Amino acid sequence: MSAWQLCEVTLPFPVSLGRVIATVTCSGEKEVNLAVQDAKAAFKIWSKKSGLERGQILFEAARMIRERTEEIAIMETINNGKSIFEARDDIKTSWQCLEFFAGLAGSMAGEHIQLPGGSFGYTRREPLGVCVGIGAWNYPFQIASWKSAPALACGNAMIFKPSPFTPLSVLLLAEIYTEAGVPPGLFNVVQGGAATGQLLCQHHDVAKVSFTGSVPTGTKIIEMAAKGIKPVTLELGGKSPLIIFSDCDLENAVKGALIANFLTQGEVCCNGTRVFVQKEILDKFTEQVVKATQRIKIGDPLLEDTRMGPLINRPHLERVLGFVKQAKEQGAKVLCGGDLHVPRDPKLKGGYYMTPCVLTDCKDDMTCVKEEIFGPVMSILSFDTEAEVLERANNTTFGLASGVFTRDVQRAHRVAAELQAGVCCINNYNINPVELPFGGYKKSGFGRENGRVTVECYSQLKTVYVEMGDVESVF
Ligand SMILES: NC(=O)C1=CN([C@@H]2O[C@H](COP(=O)(O)OP(=O)(O)OC[C@H]3O[C@@H](n4cnc5c(N)ncnc54)[C@H](O)[C@@H]3O)[C@@H](O)[C@H]2O)C=CC1
Ligand SMILES: NCCCC(=O)O
Repeated sequence: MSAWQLCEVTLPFPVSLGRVIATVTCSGEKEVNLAVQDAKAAFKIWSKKSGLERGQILFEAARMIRERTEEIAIMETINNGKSIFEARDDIKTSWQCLEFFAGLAGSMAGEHIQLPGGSFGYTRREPLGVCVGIGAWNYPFQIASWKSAPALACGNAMIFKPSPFTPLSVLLLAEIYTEAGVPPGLFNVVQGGAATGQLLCQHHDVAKVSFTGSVPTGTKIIEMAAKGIKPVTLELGGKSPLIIFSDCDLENAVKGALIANFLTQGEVCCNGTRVFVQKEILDKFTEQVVKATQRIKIGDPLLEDTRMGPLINRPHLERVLGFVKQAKEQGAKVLCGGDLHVPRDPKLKGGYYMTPCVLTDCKDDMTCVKEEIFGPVMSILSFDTEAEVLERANNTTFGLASGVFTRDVQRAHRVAAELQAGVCCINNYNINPVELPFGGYKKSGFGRENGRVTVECYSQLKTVYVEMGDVESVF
């Protein structure tokens, strides 16, 4: 039995259309202990398998996710409110991640080092044990996949706690792993909020925590992990710069700016929300961005042509609208959107909708430019020179992502090298293929997801020394 099925507290979870879609049970101490106990037992079996054997099961799970894409995407849309169009893409990057790490599983290896006198050493890449994944609500299925695929490929067990706002889709992932052949308890889901998360982080049999969420919660996670000397991966927030030089392909830059701001209702950690535009093209760029933003189809997220659904919940909607209000008070100009949106369709009336917003006349010290809004709000800032924009772009405590649009290839790479961020996209934005590492600099966190390097975040290295001669006595 999965720990999520055991009941201690019952909470209703309203979703973004204002209706309760499910009631799940929060896991308390008893359930967390059970989940850890099951995970430890499963780890014993799983960690003894060869990488190739683990990879075969992960390939099978990837195949099943791919086959069930539509069902999972519908569940994700109901879970989160994002458009079905986007949810399908999230499911795609999820099975791709499983395939990527399934492919790597068989080739995880240490090295052999020759030493004097014929002695030698070698290293073994070993799993950590029971890992915990804690997720945010914006990419529920994808976050669970991006954490569990490398964890399982490396031979670990994982207990995953989704956000209480999006408890559902990860259950399908647990079902699929089980059907694909992982030992019972190897991937277990516990439900709940901060209290359940704390129980997991503080559990003495938990070897690692991988967290996606806000900076304040990330800070608490490190504090708890520090007490147990546990490694952590932190994927936190951002306020990323997107720099648009006057020599860019304008049409691509406009499309890039929209992708950088309005996917998943703007609730994306790596969004390029500070859009720096070189003065020569500011008016033209702004005009085209506003036109394109006004064309975004808001509505029922399950409809094929919808591109923007409701925000996650009422308090978050109010928070985002509050940022727009404050921006106006501080002197920014709203060129479009930023208002509560009530769809005509009566069944959507309770939804937490707002119109996508473009702000101009923004200054670097305004709240909308400094703080993560996590909603569909783009702030446009103008600049003159490369040196100036680099200094302003880097003047933030965050460092998750960045982007640059230019036709000058030398400038593109020079700017990418200078930007203080874990990711830089040249002439596109929010492209995060699973082959490439994803993660932040500065307060946006540390550790990486995806890419080969993530194997290091879910394994530890053992050094073995082999003596081929006699022991030389020093006594
Ligand atoms: N860098 C990245 O990859 C991403 C970062 N984020 C960031 O996440 C934030 C929005 O997501 P939220 O779910 O509101 O973040 P949050 O930090 O409130 O919650 C994230 C998760 O942590 C759990 N949690 C809360 N308090 C906890 C505690 N004391 N101990 C253990 N677990 C605890 C929550 O239940 C949830 O599952 C934004 O700041 C955003 O930038 C979101 C998605 C991706
Ligand atoms: N697919 C984008 C990942 C970024 C995020 O989790 O917010």
